[in-house]
Amino acid sequence: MSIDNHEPPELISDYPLSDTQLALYRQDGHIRLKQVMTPSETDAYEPIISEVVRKLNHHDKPLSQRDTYGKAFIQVGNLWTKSEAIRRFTLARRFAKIAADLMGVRGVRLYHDQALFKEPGGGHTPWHQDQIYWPLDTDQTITMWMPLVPISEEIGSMTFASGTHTKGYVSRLVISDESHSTLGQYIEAKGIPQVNYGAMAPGDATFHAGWTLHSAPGNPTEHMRKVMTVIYMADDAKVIEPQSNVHRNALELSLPGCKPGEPAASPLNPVVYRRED
Ligand SMILES: O=C(O)CCC(=O)C(=O)O
Ligand SMILES: [Fe+2]
Repeated sequence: MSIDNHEPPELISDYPLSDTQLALYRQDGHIRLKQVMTPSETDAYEPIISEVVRKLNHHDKPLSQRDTYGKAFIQVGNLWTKSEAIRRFTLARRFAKIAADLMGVRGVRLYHDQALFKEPGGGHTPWHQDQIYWPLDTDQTITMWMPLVPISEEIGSMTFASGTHTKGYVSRLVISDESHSTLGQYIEAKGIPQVNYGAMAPGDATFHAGWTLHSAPGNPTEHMRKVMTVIYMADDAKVIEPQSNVHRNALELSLPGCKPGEPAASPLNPVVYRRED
């Protein structure tokens, strides 16, 4: 299915990272990078992504009738399979090379993309670790989180608990009020440093590792907080035996047809970047 025929710019050019940036990511499990897309590139993609999210938004209840997860965002996944233009974004070499460079791996496959639009009045995103959802045998996973509109200080971007990417499972709780309090208490009790990058410009991005604990504040403004994310894994990642229902769901949705022990390489997981040498 293709929802549109626009041809937004190709995102091929390199975004060079310094040794300091690579070291910071590896130490903390998160980093903020400025202008990963230029203002004109962001201007081209924002309306296209917004339109597809508007068409595919599945929420049919007002905010007040949703649970904490439902209040946190409009969530639409695998947008790249619905639109040729978004395919260009999600499979962009520039983003994938940043992901490979930060993780220090030879190449990366797409795990999936998802839009996370926090509505005006939308709730906070509880503390969680993304990787509890993913039936993968590797720690080399990373999410690019990119606002398509200005994120004011008032809305705020994500808060990361530095260094938690090395800890594996802190808890198996899915995103919920319970995960928020349990993981919040864990972070406080251990005195783990928390970093919030505050206001962000459209086209800036944070990258965080699959195990890094993170949360985000609610949206007290009148404006939709439009964020697009792309999740990558090392190109040699394999699927593990599902350990939970969320693993089973993820296997079906993001790794269709893949069997435990096999490469995580379904048609939904193309190699998006691989070094030549
Ligand atoms: O956008 C948010 O509020 C949370 C996003 C998130 O948890 C993620 O990208 O892993
Ligand atoms: Fe997350």
